[in-house]
Amino acid sequence: MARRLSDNEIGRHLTRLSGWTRDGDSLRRTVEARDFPTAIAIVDDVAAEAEKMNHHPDIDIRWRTLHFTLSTHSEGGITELDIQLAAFIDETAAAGG
Ligand SMILES: C[C@H](O)[C@H](O)[C@H]1CNC2=NC(N)=NC(=O)C2=N1
Repeated sequence: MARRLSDNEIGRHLTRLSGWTRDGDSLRRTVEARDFPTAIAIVDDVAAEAEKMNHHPDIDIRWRTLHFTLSTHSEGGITELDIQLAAFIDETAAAGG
């Protein structure tokens, strides 16, 4: 079971993630894909990884703009699982899905 990270730990992780901000007990990032099919391909990749991890993001899809929100509901905060999933989303977004 992942434990909630401290403010310092979260701050350190944020320095090596791209485009993520902390919003209380969540991490948020907006990804703008080149077009709608690319946005859906990114969502598809993230969904497959989330299932493997048994850790699921909130995703808001607006045409080719994706808003991701990560939090570990069972812990009521941000854990290593959110950091891992954020890093995966960064890689997938950079690769364009
Ligand atoms: C029973 C199962 O392990 C839980 O419901 C999982 C599923 N996915 C999850 N996703 C997220 N983001 N937080 C959780 O606490 C969580 N819990």
